[in-house]
Amino acid sequence: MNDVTVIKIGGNIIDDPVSLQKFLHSFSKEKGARVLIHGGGKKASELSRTMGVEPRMIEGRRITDAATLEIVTMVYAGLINKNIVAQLQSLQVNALGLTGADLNLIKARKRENAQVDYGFVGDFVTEDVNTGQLSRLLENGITPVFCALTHDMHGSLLNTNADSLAAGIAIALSEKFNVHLHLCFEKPGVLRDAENDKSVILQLDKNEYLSLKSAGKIFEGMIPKLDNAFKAFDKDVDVTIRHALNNSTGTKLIRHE
Ligand SMILES: Nc1ncnc2c1ncn2[C@@H]1O[C@H](COP(=O)(O)OP(=O)(O)O)[C@@H](O)[C@H]1O
Ligand SMILES: CC(=O)N[C@@H](CCC(=O)OP(=O)(O)O)C(=O)O
Repeated sequence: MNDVTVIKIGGNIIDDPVSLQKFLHSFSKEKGARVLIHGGGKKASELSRTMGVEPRMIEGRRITDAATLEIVTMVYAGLINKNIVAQLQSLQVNALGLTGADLNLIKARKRENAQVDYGFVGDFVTEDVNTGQLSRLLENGITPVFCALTHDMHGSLLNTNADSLAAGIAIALSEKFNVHLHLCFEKPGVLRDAENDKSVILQLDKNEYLSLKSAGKIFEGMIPKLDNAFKAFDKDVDVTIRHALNNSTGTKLIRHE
């Protein structure tokens, strides 16, 4: 079985042009087939405010009304995605910028939640990923670059959290490939003390995650990130959570001994 590396980068790296360029340079040197998924929530919130639409987040998920969907489409599928693709092309990576609507690669369903109306936010399952098309792109030496948008097959784009998208793509590809998922951000990994960059947990199992979470040591965006990470790990994806600019260390998910 061939290897595929699925890498996700978050908003803090995307927002810093020097870090982004360094990350893309090291991404261009990775061997073998790769898929890049990018977020951009920070930039979307900034633009939203300048357009007079106050961003609303619940448990790390953006409430996406019609105006917000327009903004995230401009920011994720346009500004960020096309700039990343252009930079990768300059590094001789044959990148193709995508939403889930392109080639019907990822269809999703609008999230139904009795308590909260998330608006145009989509969730998907493994069968919703067009693994055949995605594999063909990889087999043709193309590097897919996904932004955090899926579609509902009725003509609407849906906003999908980038960590969920990365884990979902990794799980779908794991049926055909040996998949390595790297969730990259601006810290060196999952930290025992979020204020201390030297406290990286090199190996994390589910029990330790749950106890650090109940002790309040893991919080905010790290909770949905790790929930997604363990979902992929449970499907035999090799998962690392690491700094975007350091691919030699980070937190590896492991099974409980
Ligand atoms: N134990 C922890 N270790 C590292 N980061 C943590 C931890 N607990 C909470 N965090 C927070 O989670 C954030 C990462 O989640 P998020 O902002 O959603 O990432 P992304 O940049 O990928 O969007 C970190 O910037 C940090 O503030
Ligand atoms: C539904 C939902 O919350 N979608 C996310 C998608 C972008 C994202 O995940 O960006 P980061 O990885 O940079 O946080 C949002 O709009 O913020």
